[in-house]
Amino acid sequence: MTILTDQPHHGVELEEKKTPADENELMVDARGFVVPDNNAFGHTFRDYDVESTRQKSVEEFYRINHINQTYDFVKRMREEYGKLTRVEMSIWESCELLNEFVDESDPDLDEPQIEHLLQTAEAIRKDYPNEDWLHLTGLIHDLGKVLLHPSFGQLPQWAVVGDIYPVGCAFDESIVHHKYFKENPDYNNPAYNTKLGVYTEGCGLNNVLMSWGHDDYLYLVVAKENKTTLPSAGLFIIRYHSFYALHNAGAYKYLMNEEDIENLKWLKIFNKYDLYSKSKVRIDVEKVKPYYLSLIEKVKRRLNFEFGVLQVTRFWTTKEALNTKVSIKEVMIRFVLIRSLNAALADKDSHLRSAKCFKAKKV
Ligand SMILES: O[C@H]1[C@H](O)[C@@H](O)[C@H](O)[C@@H](O)[C@H]1O
Ligand SMILES: [Fe+2]
Ligand SMILES: [Fe+2]
Repeated sequence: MTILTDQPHHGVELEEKKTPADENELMVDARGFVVPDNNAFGHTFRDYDVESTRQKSVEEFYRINHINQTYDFVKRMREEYGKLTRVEMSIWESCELLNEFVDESDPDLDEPQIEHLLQTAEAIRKDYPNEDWLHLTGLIHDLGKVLLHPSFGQLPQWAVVGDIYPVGCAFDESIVHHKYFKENPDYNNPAYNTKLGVYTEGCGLNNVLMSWGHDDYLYLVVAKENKTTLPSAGLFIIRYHSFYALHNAGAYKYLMNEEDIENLKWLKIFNKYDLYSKSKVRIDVEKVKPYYLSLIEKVKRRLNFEFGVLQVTRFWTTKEALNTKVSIKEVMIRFVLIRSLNAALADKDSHLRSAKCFKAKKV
């Protein structure tokens, strides 16, 4: 797929580079990012059935996830976490917070999550050097996993990571380890177990409740509290990058509206870097840190210029909102980048410009 832009000043051609894979590692050379044949364990990517050191624990993760992600649960979590306040943290601090977590749902990677953030962003940079909004999207896309940390309520893995899917309508068979939905109370609820369930055809994904986790949480942080001007495609990537049933298997398309269809093109591009950059080859954090800090600084300066003050993003945190008892843990975290990013993207001369400016078309 080739995506052409009709942005007059830039005229950039965004081309998805399909280089044949020849090595099982993150190749970052002049050829751009090379998709490896196998994951770090020598298996094909996203093979949930192949016998491997992670197979059993990943399956157990999805068993618990599928039983517990009900329509009511998601509603409750969204309401609680959607309050968004109390915690302040810089973007880099948030990345470092993820240093201690390994994603239990992931058959392809058992490295700390900060590695994954940088691997994703660096892989994007190789193929799209000028699209710094996409580098930033890569850097922050999984930051919602801070929900695993005590400061954010220490939610269990099943309520934070893994693929996501709509609740309130039938669970599509393409969802990983679909069989475990049989134990989900919604599975036998006639209000929620039909093709459309509580939704209408073409209602738009924005009106669809997705299983609760890091995607929607970060979306709420970015979009709600910050009234972000992050490109619609960037927000869409943050919010639906784990929705493999849609972007990989093509399920649930009938829930999408026009804007979703447009944004899905960017999500598919992003997915290549999110998935295939997973590797045992570690990124030299100290080496790449200056680039990302300079990006942060760049947008900070813009912010200060525009608003005169440094604004912050806030997270609400709940201690344990899994049952009806919700206690709120109050911690302040400065999360400056997203605010800054908003300002930068609002600036029409910024080259952290909106992907909305691009008209994507297939050629
Ligand atoms: O196991 C992974 C992981 O949790 C990712 O962060 C998510 O985006 C993927 O959808 C999922 O397969
Ligand atoms: Fe993710
Ligand atoms: Fe990711």
